[in-house]
Amino acid sequence: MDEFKFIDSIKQNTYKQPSLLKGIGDDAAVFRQNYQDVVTAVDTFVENVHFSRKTMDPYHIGYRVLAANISDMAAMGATPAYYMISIVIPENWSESELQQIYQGMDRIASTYKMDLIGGDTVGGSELVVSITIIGFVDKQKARYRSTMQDGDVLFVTGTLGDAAAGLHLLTSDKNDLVQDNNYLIDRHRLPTPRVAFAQALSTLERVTLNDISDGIANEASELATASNLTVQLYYEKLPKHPKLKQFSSEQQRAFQLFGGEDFELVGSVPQKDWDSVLQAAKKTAVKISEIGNVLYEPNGSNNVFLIENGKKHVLEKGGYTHRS
Ligand SMILES: Nc1ncnc2c1ncn2[C@@H]1O[C@H](COP(=O)(O)OP(=O)(O)O)[C@@H](O)[C@H]1O
Ligand SMILES: Cc1ncc(C[n+]2csc(CCOP(=O)(O)OP(=O)(O)O)c2C)c(N)n1
Ligand SMILES: [Mg+2]
Ligand SMILES: [Mg+2]
Ligand SMILES: [Mg+2]
Repeated sequence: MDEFKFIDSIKQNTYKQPSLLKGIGDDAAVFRQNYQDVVTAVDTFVENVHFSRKTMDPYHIGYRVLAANISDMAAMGATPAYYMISIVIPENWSESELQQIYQGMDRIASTYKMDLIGGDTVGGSELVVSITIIGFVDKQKARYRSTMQDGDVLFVTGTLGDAAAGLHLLTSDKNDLVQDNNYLIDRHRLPTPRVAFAQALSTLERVTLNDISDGIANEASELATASNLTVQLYYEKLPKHPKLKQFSSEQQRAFQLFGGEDFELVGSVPQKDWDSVLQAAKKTAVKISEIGNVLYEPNGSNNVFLIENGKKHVLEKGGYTHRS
């Protein structure tokens, strides 16, 4: 199938978003926006960096790359609406494998009523999928990393370390363990972005949010730096799924602090709004945990401290760094 037939095969027949004027089929897409702010991000997925054929089926690749982008919309408090795909296709990927990638994306796009409105197709030596996502948020309601304040409650959704544990199992040679751990594997392959929870916070005046793609140590550091404040985390308060307890305590610690790819949300609110956060979590059936607090320290700004066994120390960023 040539490039043009391929594009035709992945083109939607109908669109769901009412603001779309032109989708696939011209030089660019057009949508009309009157009252809300437009929120956009791009995330790229590269074979043997973000996935390998051993860790993901083509369906999972599509699902997860779009999930990662939707998670950035959740972290902004936005509602995802459109996406554009740029794909580099190597010779050795079959037609059916490519269709499965698109089926994975289509699955999660349908959940959020998102439309595919364009992209680009080229040949190359490694599979690369890059997605540009576009969403909307009510004016004054985008959630920035820079808005934390002294005295805020620090919270996180879901449980931490699951996706890293799943990846660890998928890259080990213990096939029997993989079968016993569908939960952890699915957390790696089919993550759930916390869009509904972030939207349920929309009535609150001030909420700071960041999504966990690179591990809580790194994401908390991004929040501390952007807000020019200190973040204090309690190790014992980090939410842990029972399935994580099969690993050594060192492994659990590494997965939870530095693992990443859980696509949970970490954030902060003023103490007075903590009850509303609990209610939003309940309403959207999301687990929520208070894991620390935000403070102003004249000499400790931009730092993350971890309190572990009653002892406080600076938490290094850790996480995954490209091109160090
Ligand atoms: N190559 C690049 N060119 C321009 N902006 C970039 C580039 N890479 C990252 N950014 C920007 O830097 C910021 C942080 O990016 P990143 O760490 O990838 O965020 P996230 O973890 O939420 O995906 C974002 O505003 C992103 O748009
Ligand atoms: C085969 C394989 N090896 C390693 C990883 C782990 N990994 C790759 S990238 C990454 C961090 C997140 O990726 P990045 O591109 O930094 O996402 P962003 O922060 O931009 O959302 C992690 C933990 C993986 N998912 N798959
Ligand atoms: Mg990114
Ligand atoms: Mg992000
Ligand atoms: Mg990153």
